[in-house]
Amino acid sequence: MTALSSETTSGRPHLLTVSEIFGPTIQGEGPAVGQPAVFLRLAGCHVGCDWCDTRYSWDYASPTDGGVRQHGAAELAAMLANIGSTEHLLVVTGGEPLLQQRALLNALAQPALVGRRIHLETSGTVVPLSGLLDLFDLAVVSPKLAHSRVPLERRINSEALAAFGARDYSWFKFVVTGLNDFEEVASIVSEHNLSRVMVMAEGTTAGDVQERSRAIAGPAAERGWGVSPRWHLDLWGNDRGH
Ligand SMILES: Nc1nc2[nH]cc(C(=O)O)c2c(=O)[nH]1
Ligand code: SF4
Ligand SMILES: [Mg+2]
Repeated sequence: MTALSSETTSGRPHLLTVSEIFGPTIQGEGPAVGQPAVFLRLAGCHVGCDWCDTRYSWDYASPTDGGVRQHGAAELAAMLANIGSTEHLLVVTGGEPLLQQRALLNALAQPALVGRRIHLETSGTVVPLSGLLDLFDLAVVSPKLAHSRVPLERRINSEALAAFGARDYSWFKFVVTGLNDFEEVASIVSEHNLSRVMVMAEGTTAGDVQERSRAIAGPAAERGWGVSPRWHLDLWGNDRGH
């Protein structure tokens, strides 16, 4: 496993290690679902969830790894600006994008990206720089539950959750296998005083996600939680690049 990214492992922290750039497509998850978007998927993740759906972004020995590339900030910003228009969200995901947050801040602040609406998808395990948080219009923070089989200290970071919770644009999205996970979600929500919570069914096929979503939607609504689809699975299946 090559879990760490350039910011922590190489002497060239100004470069971003990129898994893939794709779009235009449709945001398939979270509170911005349905919006036109381009995606920047940064490589590297130190969490290592058992059921990770983008293992290729950090496990470079994975059979579906398409190879990672390194780009400077200005070059990357120009590439992103050339995909789509200011009508498209720029969704930064991973892997865990905040492993490269200094280089990311530099790239997102480039003149080529002025005026873009930028959304973040993160595991909430890295304390974010406040200058970086200022650049986002939405953050979807997904703390992992015990079924990820990741030790608690590697999947829950109180300081990071508090920093995101202090921004009104943050949503906390928990991947669940079913109702059996709800008490664990509720205890994290209350311990860290989180609001704007949603749950999303784990699964890599549209059928599995739909079946699980049907089981959790009513009880989630009762608790004041949203339910996220994984709509790109319905539209395009589990292929990379959408
Ligand atoms: N269409 C589409 N929407 C997404 N929302 C979150 C994604 C992710 O992989 O983080 C994702 C993705 O990979 N594709
Ligand atoms: S935190 Fe996200 S990218 Fe990292 S292993 Fe878990 S699901 Fe995969
Ligand atoms: Mg994902």
